[in-house]
Amino acid sequence: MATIAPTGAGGMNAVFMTDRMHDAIAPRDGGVAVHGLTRRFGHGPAVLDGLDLTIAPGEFVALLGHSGSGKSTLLRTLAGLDPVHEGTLFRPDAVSVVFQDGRLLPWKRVWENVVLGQAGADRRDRALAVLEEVGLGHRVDAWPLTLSGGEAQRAALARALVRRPAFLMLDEPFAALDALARLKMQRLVARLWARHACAVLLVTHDVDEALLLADRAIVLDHGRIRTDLAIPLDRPRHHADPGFIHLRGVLLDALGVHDD
Ligand SMILES: Nc1ncnc2c1ncn2[C@@H]1O[C@H](COP(=O)(O)OP(=O)(O)OP(=O)(O)O)[C@@H](O)[C@H]1O
Repeated sequence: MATIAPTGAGGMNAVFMTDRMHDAIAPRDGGVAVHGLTRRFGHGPAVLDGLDLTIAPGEFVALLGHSGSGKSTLLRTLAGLDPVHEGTLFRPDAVSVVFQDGRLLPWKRVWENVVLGQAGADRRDRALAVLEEVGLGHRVDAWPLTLSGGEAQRAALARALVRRPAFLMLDEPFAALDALARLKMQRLVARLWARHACAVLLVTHDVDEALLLADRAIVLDHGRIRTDLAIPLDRPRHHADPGFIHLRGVLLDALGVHDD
């Protein structure tokens, strides 16, 4: 039985605690800690099965796994969009999520989407600043339906960043983009992460994307962590580096993908 209880200190919340909660598993400010997280839908099998995971403040973690392995369920739970039934979850108060489709409101201009739900006379200025940062300074007053797929994802990133998240979750944000737009977005995310110093959890099906961006790659399998792989490569990274090629092989093996 999970209960809700804030820990108070430094803006960290024990979002959900069980009676078995220990202070020792609470991360420092800006980090994430999950312990024994289990999620079922109805009477079905566990989609998340006693999952343990920590993400350090400022760490970039890629989350991989086959379709149905529980990636989106984990992300929704970390975002507070899906209830915790069993287990404990610590995360910062300031979290933002970017979904695959961006989810902009078509009846609001781009800048209004970015600061949706935010108060203050400087709302537009704040939107302008972050839209500049993601390379959308020229589309501030545009309507979302006139944006390209890449531009819409930049706007969604801007909306996430304007909230100054300590923890940013990205659910396959580049999946629907063409190869060039995808490459540009990957570079943008790498730059933004370096500048904002937030922890990032990136759900992706793309092994190379994980290796280009992340400090660690986690492979989920039937709601459990099958592989937790450090990626100790210098940045910027290159597909042709021997270390990159080696880790690609390790990750593909973990995903059960083999050369024929
Ligand atoms: N609201 C729900 N009701 C019932 N079952 C659900 C619900 N949400 C997810 N599931 C089931 O949980 C399992 C994990 O789904 P989830 O979307 O987390 O997987 P995923 O790894 O993100 O997959 P994909 O890579 O295809 O997005 C699937 O079997 C899915 O059918």
